[in-house]
Amino acid sequence: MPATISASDIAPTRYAHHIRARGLTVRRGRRLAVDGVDLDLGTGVHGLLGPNGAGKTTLIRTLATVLEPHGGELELLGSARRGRGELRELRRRLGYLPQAFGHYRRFTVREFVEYMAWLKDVPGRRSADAVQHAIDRVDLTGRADDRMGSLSGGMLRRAGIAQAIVNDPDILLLDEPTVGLDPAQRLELRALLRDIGERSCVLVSTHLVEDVAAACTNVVLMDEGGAVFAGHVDRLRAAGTDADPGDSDIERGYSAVLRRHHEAKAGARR
Ligand SMILES: Nc1ncnc2c1ncn2[C@@H]1O[C@H](COP(=O)(O)OP(=O)(O)OP(=O)(O)O)[C@@H](O)[C@H]1O
Repeated sequence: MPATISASDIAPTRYAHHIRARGLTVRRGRRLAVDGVDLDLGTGVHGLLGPNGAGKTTLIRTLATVLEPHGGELELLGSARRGRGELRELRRRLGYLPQAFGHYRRFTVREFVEYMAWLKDVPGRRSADAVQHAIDRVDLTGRADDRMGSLSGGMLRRAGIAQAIVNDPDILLLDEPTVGLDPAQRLELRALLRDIGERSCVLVSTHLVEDVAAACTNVVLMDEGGAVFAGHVDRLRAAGTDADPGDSDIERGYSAVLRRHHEAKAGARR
């Protein structure tokens, strides 16, 4: 059967970057959890790294349109407008896996992914195929008709990834997707992300630097609400010295960027 080409496949791309931010700030409680972030993220797999409390989840939730920016500019898929109609259109083209996602335990995996496909307006005639494809891609084919409540933690996470990719999103946002996955599934997920990153913008928050080394082309490193590094993985690898803590080039690069950021801040205070 010939592949179906949708209107969006042949529509001209009207933006240089899928995600563009300038001086983005997001308030959580009394603090700015995201504080003046600039981003230009296009097609590819981008790792989002940073210590606890750096602002990764807040940034991802803002890009997922769950949180409102407090200041600065944010363009998603070329649009900065946030009317109800625009938000609905944008959310159709986003995939988002939150750190903790809600689900009905009595839904089967298939019902859960179908429900999310319906929320994202995947056309009814395409929905069954899209759902099956998403379930296959996360290797849950054999558990598709099992209830969500009967899945292990790692399987649940994979069901969460299936719902995030069911609409074939242009921007895919994954908050700690590898938590609870066994080594074989982590390898599968990395391959899946690389595949999706061929034509979409994938942003993956993780504490596992080795996941970034294996799956990502670019890295955004956050600290204290700011993006203290954004660039190719090789640039982060090259940033470290033998004196920086870490078991690999990329871990030493991570430590070095944070160290220099803290030194620069301490210097500025003196
Ligand atoms: N609902 C909230 N109310 C008040 N402060 C919050 C809230 N959510 C997050 N924060 C604060 O915002 C800052 C950034 O938190 P965030 O969860 O975005 O960091 P993170 O980099 O994802 O951390 P982790 O690696 O621990 O998941 C932290 O100081 C946190 O305490």
